Amino acid sequence: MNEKLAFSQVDFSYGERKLLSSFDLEVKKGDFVSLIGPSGIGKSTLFQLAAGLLQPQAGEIRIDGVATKERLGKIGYMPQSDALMPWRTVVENAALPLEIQGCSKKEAQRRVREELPRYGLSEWADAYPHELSGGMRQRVSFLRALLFGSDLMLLDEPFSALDGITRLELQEWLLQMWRQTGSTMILITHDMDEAILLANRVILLSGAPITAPVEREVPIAYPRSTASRNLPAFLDLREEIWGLLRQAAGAKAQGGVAYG
Ligand SMILES: Nc1ncnc2c1ncn2[C@@H]1O[C@H](COP(=O)(O)OP(=O)(O)OP(=O)(O)O)[C@@H](O)[C@H]1O
Repeated sequence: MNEKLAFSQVDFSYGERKLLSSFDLEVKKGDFVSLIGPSGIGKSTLFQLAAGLLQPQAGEIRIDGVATKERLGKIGYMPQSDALMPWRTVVENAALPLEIQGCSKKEAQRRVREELPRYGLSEWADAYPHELSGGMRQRVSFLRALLFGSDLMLLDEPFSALDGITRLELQEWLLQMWRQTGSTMILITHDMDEAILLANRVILLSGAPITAPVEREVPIAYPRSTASRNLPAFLDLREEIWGLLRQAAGAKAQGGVAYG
């Protein structure tokens, strides 16, 4: 069984507004998948469904092959904002999932302190979120999400609020974390280069409601770095995906839906 997360024939609506119709998606163990699609199409809703914060009206969502409504504890969910608690230090914020899982406060904090060097945060263990840079806050948020459910990470535009250089640094850092942890990662991003650079598979969402997503494998070997963006295979794929997005935008303007 190689399946980590699957949506099978899922329908989901907010009231009259149908976002997903007979929607299928399969993410394999160890995949790094990027989800891209127009604003408002339902990407964050997909994550909330995967995390069990919402339930579908039809179809099933499986984790490790099991359809269950109790998905929250099985997933590390990193929302768009870092959502750190301002009154808790770095260690206290990151230790929260371990405490929720029943670890004593002392033990939880000891385990977090052990992790901090990998995150470049050793010297900031007792700092409060307002004392950190945006990139540091995102790393704390990532560590906290990883401690909630390290096998499957849902990252909702984690770097969108960061400056360009920090963003590039964190992209390379995230690739290293992915390789070290072996986690399955799903990333929502509006940044096409980021989507391709990080993922082994890019999934394009279109339509209202979304039905069949279009997928493209990224034919570039790991390890990758920001320099991988200059490879011909990268540029070709980016061009192809742009074409598909333009096509979908055109179809939407004419009341239809399609990727090639
Ligand atoms: N709780 C809610 N009740 C009703 N409608 C909602 C709710 N949450 C989101 N929506 C609507 O559902 C649609 C999809 O929202 P969602 O946030 O999933 O989109 P998205 O693709 O992640 O957007 P973006 O890229 O802008 O973050 C939007 O039109 C939004 O207004």
